[in-house]
Amino acid sequence: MTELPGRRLLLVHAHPDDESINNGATMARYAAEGAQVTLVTCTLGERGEVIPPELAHLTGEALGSHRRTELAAAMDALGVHDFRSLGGSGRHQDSGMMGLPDNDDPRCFWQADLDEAAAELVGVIREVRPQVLVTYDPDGGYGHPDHIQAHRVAMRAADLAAEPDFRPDLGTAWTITKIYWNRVPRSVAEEAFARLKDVLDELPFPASAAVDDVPGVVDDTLITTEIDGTAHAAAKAAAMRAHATQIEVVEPWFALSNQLAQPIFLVEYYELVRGERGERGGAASGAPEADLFAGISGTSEVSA
Ligand SMILES: CC(=O)N[C@H]1[C@@H](O[C@@H]2[C@H](O)[C@H](O)[C@@H](O)[C@H](O)[C@H]2O)O[C@H](CO)[C@@H](O)[C@@H]1O
Ligand SMILES: [Zn+2]
Repeated sequence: MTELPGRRLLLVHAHPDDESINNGATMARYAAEGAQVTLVTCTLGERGEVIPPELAHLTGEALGSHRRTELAAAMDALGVHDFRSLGGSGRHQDSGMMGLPDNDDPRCFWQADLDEAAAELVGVIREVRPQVLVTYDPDGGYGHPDHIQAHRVAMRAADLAAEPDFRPDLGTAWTITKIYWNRVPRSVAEEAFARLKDVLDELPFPASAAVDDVPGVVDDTLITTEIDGTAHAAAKAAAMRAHATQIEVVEPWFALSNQLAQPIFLVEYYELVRGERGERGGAASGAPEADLFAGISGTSEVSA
């Protein structure tokens, strides 16, 4: 077996753009530190709206193909070299927003069989052997069917990958040590939107989003981990800009096709939902972790 990098991080997302919005600074930081960063994206975003008028003709599989090129450019900006489509490119299609007839398309991710889709991810988990998995909370951050399904598939695959009797043809069983959900502490979101309010009339966006429009906003007490990606601000902004069909960036703000301004977070927040916290300043400190690999033996940066 070839020598694997000491630290291996797996992220599971629904569409091209989610990874940069939610975890761009984290991905850039760990890639820069020499960790292996693997992204699995579950759809190609074939049902997305398109911002630039000159690209408005792109729909369906043509849009999906274009968004895959946007994803490749975003990964280049973040220094991430391992990025994959769940089950292969185009295997699961974008399901559209919750409640739309699109959700009933048999080709869409929302209609995928959970265990079949999870088995596709088990193969990646047993190959990459990540110590850390990052995905969405059960609501997918904001209730989009592909986000909800990405959560379900990621959590199910983490369980199945650890079972030696499950599909040995997919590789040797592997247990992921720590699992995190993407979160934003409410106090941080409120403070950022207060700053946005002061400058909104200087921005090209007609209105501001609301705090609760931000996926994964929760009470501060649920936050276990803060990853400071301030040093990677330019990389995150470049990655978000690469998703030009979906995102407009006017640093340190951005807007999706709904034209509602929202903040770019350079400290990215997480809730540890499986595994033990590695405490910064010792167990008594109660301070949030500052490293997703904290407390995992053999993964300190020095040993990477
Ligand atoms: C960030 C994200 O998950 N984007 C999804 C989402 O796109 C939104 C959707 O088109 C909505 O109608 C717009 O108002 C909003 O501005 C968009 O961000 O859903 C798309 C369709 O499933 C998906 O392709 C896109 O990646
Ligand atoms: Zn998405």
